[in-house]
Amino acid sequence: MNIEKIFDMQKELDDFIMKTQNITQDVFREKTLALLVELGELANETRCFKFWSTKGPSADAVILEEFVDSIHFLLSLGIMKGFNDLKEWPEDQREESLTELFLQTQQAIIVFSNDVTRAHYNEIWLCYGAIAKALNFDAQNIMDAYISKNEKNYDRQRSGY
Ligand SMILES: O=c1ccn([C@H]2C[C@H](O)[C@@H](COP(=O)(O)O)O2)c(=O)[nH]1
Repeated sequence: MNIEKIFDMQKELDDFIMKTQNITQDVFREKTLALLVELGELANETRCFKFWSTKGPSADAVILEEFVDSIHFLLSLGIMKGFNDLKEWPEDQREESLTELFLQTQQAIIVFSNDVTRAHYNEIWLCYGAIAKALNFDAQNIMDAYISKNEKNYDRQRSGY
């Protein structure tokens, strides 16, 4: 997976959104909250924590789209801080349940928001690597879904989202 390519695509999309929406202020905190929200939406589609329900997870395509929404904001946060030198999709050997992985990821985002360092940023990537593995998404699935959602995000901006 060419992570450099999606960092570049994200930078272009972010610039386009800032211009289209006339945003001049720093939106780092907003994007941090957006990432937490997207993580929750992803967890919700997997339904991994819904012990009170017999209904299964959403279709893989729905879960993958939520996954790459998170990836958009994760890339974007890295770009804002110059932490955009990740080269490979992060492989992580963690074997915890999805529920534990979501809790760890939420924690990693909060730690990063309180102390914006490259190490804390990379830890979030490792968490998403572990979630991808638990969901059986490989680097190519993620790349394809990212590109498709990136295009959709341009269309939404152009049609007055
Ligand atoms: O500066 C931004 C703002 C939004 N998005 C993208 C990421 C997600 O794919 C999508 C989230 O939009 P909602 O569906 O949550 O409105 O927007 C960006 O890439 N950069």
